[in-house]
Amino acid sequence: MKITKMQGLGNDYIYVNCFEETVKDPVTLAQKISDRHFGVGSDGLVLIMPCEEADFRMRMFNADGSEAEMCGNASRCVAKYIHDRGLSNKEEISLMTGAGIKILKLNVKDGVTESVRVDMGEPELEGLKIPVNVNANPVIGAPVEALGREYRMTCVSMGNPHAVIFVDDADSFDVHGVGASIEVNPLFPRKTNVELVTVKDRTHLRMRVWERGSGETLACGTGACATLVATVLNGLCERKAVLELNGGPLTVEWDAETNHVFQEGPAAFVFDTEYEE
Ligand SMILES: N[C@@H](CCC[C@H](N)C(=O)O)C(=O)O
Repeated sequence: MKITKMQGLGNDYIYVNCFEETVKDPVTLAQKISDRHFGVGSDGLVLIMPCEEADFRMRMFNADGSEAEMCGNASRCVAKYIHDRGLSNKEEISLMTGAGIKILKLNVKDGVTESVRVDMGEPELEGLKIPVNVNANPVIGAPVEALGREYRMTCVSMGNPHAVIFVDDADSFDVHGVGASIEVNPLFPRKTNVELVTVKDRTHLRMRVWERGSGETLACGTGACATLVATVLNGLCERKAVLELNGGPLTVEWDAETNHVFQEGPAAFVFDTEYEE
């Protein structure tokens, strides 16, 4: 099977062009291929597929094989893949995801994709729809327990669930212990992604992420969007800010007029290869 590794801010996935390849069991393939010792090594698997309702369809699977509704970094990489492989010459592409249709806008200079801007749609703030078992809208400062301590979380769905926790120093925080514990907290019927965030100033946020199904990654696009929304809801930042992720900066904006969240950042090829299942 022909496969391509790509990364967006170090959030790396294996991409399969399903116009040419057939993936019978994406759950097992995601688990095997993502393994950094026995497989290729990635945060998961992304399938680029035909679609009737939009230009293309994306399905994404975390490293543990669980399917996620949406992936912000992968959506930028899919845009670059489609453009660079000539699957479409549109500079604005509609992409069907498990969280509905997203619009990808390529910023191409001299034939090179410099960045991709994604309209991530409206955030979901109603607790039971995120879903988190907290009957509030929005869910701000809700208590959650991890490793014998109580934390306060703001919950946001960008199609997938996120619990955002403000901490004094995200860099020294126990993301692995606390993240892994909150991911599977029974408050979250579909588990959750966890963002640990330090507000640097009103336009700069430091964020580390524990991703549902993949563990700590270098970046999470939906997580960055959820974090910006959560930080605005807490009155701690402007509606546009730079999120400093382990893998680099991502600009996120929550537009007051449309209520849509936009993220803009890089997408890069790593390599093409062939994989024997
Ligand atoms: N890294 C992604 C999110 C991938 C899915 C997530 N782990 C989930 O299960 O919801 C991003 O860039 O958004």
